[in-house]
Amino acid sequence: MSGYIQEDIDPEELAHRSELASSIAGSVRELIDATVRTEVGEADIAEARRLIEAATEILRKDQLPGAYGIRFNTDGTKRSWGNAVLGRRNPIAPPIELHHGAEFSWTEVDLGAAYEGPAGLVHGGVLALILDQLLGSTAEFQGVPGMTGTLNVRYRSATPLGRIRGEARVDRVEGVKTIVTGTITRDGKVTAEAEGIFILPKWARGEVSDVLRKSVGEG
Ligand SMILES: CCCCCCCCCCCC(=O)SCCNC(=O)CCNC(=O)[C@H](O)C(C)(C)COP(=O)(O)OP(=O)(O)OC[C@H]1O[C@@H](n2cnc3c(N)ncnc32)[C@H](O)[C@@H]1OP(=O)(O)O
Repeated sequence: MSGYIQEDIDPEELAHRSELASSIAGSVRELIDATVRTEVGEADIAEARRLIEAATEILRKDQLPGAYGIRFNTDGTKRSWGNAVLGRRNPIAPPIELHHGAEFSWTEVDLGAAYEGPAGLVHGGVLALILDQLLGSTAEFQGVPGMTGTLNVRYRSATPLGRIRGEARVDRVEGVKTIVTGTITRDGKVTAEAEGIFILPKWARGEVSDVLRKSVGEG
């Protein structure tokens, strides 16, 4: 499967590149929030556009031919820096960091104005996006990875914008299928519940799966 790339980088250099990636993504995330919430007038908008377009031109000086893909170091570490949920190069991604424990995985993240659906509330698709990655990464961390086959989300009550917590655990494994359950809570109250079926696809059931199983994820 293309897009899985072996790319060894010295750990010190990698840490440096990781920091650079996070810093620019953070700046662009700020820009997104500022854009959603700005009330400035036409002249300021024009000036801001000029500066943004100049910044885009600088970044375009040297670009990958396409998406970032998933990159592996020989030590087994893995980089998904373009990932839409946790990619550290990706300002579209909510600023999510996943934590994995023996029993369950979790994340806590602040969802601001850029993630709004109904007025003042988190968009349901954003919650599904976060749950998909959280549940999928939980399966992966437990050594039973797969692509999302089915994701069911039950929105029990509205989720106000602000700090949310996601939690997930592997419920059971049935052959190539891993069933993972999870929740989103806001102020200690469960607002959404999910169950996902993650399936190790045919193309990954041989040698590739050994690499995927051993790899440690990093967004
Ligand atoms: C690589 C690691 C990445 C690791 C990635 C880790 C990060 C995860 C987080 C990101 C998650 C994503 O966004 S993933 C992107 C969104 N998802 C996708 O694009 C998936 C698209 N669909 C597919 O590629 C395929 O349909 C698969 C992989 C889901 C299944 O195809 P397959 O590999 O040919 O499976 P197959 O042998 O036919 O079926 C195996 C078993 O699963 C059941 N089954 C098949 N499809 C489904 C289904 N949609 N929902 C429920 N169950 C299903 C079958 O009945 C069978 O059950 P039985 O007879 O054995 O009982």
